[in-house]
Amino acid sequence: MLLFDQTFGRPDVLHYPRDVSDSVEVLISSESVPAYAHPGDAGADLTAAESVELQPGERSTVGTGVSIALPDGYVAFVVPRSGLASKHGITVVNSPGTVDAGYRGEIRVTLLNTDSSVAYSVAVGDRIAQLVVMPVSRARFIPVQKLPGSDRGDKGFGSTGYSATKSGDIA
Ligand SMILES: O=c1ccn([C@H]2C[C@H](O)[C@@H](COP(=O)(O)OP(=O)(O)OP(=O)(O)O)O2)c(=O)[nH]1
Repeated sequence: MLLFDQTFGRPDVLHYPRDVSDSVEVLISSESVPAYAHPGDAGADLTAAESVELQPGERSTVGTGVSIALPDGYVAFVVPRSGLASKHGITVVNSPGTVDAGYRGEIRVTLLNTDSSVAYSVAVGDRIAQLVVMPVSRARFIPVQKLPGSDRGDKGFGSTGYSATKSGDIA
């Protein structure tokens, strides 16, 4: 079996996922460019282009002022920021929001305040979500009469249980 470091850089071997340091050029039309906070970060922060007050349990779609043109074969996912989620209960309703390569409109973020009692204010320029750009495959769906067997088969939705020590039990 070939190890990752033995094949890395060989043009005849496709590595997926690619190393996060592999960069891809994305055309952007925006006042502010999403920034990666640290080297190696997967997500570039998206900021709010408008202010909004989210009451407890309320959602709102917030503009970022950012429009991009991804190369074909790429997708960008709009995902929540962990700090906003854990400190304030702010999440992205449709996470991950999917930005298609052909989309040229403004990227908008549908935020939800999951806190049951505290409102959350978003000001212009606040970092509200992050954008993860990834290569993506398109499937060629091939209809068959019967799917090949597998170890999991049709078992899903908690079929392996929840406790690490009681694998197989349905908790
Ligand atoms: O969080 C998101 C998700 C999507 N989009 C943009 C980019 C995407 O390409 C477009 C359509 O998104 P999606 O395909 O998820 O929406 P849909 O409800 O399926 O609409 P459509 O019928 O236009 O595909 O909206 C955003 O700005 N933010």
